[in-house]
Amino acid sequence: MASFGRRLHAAMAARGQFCAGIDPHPGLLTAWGLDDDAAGLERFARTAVEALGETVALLKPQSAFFERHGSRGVAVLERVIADAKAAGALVLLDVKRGDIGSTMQAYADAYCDPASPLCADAVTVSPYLGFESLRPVLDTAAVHGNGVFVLALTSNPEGPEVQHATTAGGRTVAGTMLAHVRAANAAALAAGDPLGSVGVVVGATTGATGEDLAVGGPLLAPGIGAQGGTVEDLATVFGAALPQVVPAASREVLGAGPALDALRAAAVRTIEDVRDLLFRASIQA
Ligand SMILES: O=c1ccn([C@@H]2O[C@H](COP(=O)(O)O)[C@@H](O)[C@H]2O)c(=O)[nH]1
Repeated sequence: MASFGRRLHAAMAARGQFCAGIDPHPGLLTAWGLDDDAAGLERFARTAVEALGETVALLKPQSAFFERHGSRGVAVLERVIADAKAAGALVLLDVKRGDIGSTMQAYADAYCDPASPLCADAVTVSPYLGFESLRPVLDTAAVHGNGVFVLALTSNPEGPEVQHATTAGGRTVAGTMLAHVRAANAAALAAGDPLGSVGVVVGATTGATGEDLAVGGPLLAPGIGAQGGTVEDLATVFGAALPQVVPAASREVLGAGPALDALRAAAVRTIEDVRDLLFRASIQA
């Protein structure tokens, strides 16, 4: 299996730079005329995959909205992962796990080992128990050609309290995580991969970060739409790193449903806006 970085690079070239989130909020289920139960969840999530799976580079189911329906919800999540892969999208499971290293191995077995029905193409993790606590996930993902996205500068307004803090080494906490990710991608880039398999999460809402975002891997940028971020904001946040950015939106796209063509059109609009931004940035450079 080619590395996640290689596969994502090819998917972004073929389908554009966009990640559609699958976040079955109770309010969205209601808006789609569905009940807030496991059957409604299944209908919602499978409709989203049918509408978007053949169009977007990356689909990002948010695990929490499946877990809130208990074991039946997790079974739906397993089905979503399988169906999204079959439709040709890469799947990023948004679970933001972070724990001591020995427990991280169990999370790695769950999310990064193809023997598990919850194995996606990539998974989100939180490094705030220390970057090296993520080692089991990083190593297991690498063995199986999977990817990992590490939280760096999140899109929520509470993030800076932790992420902008200065460490004893003089870097910010976020800058420290970015440096770890840069180091984690160095060997893959030296071996000729166009993109490393370890990405970071940097919100589209953060404004200019003052950090070096050239980490060699993909930059997931949630916060477009419902959280107030725009495609135009990406130029300010990412600057020269724009070609590595995968903007993400969930409610902004899902709110257009449940009609398949309306969901697809909402995603395609963002993909085209991002393509236009990249074109304008390339001629200014
Ligand atoms: O910094 C972060 C990291 C992850 N997220 C997740 O992305 C989606 C955003 O949903 P919207 O409806 O587009 O606001 C959601 O699953 C978050 O958990 C994030 O928003 N910010």
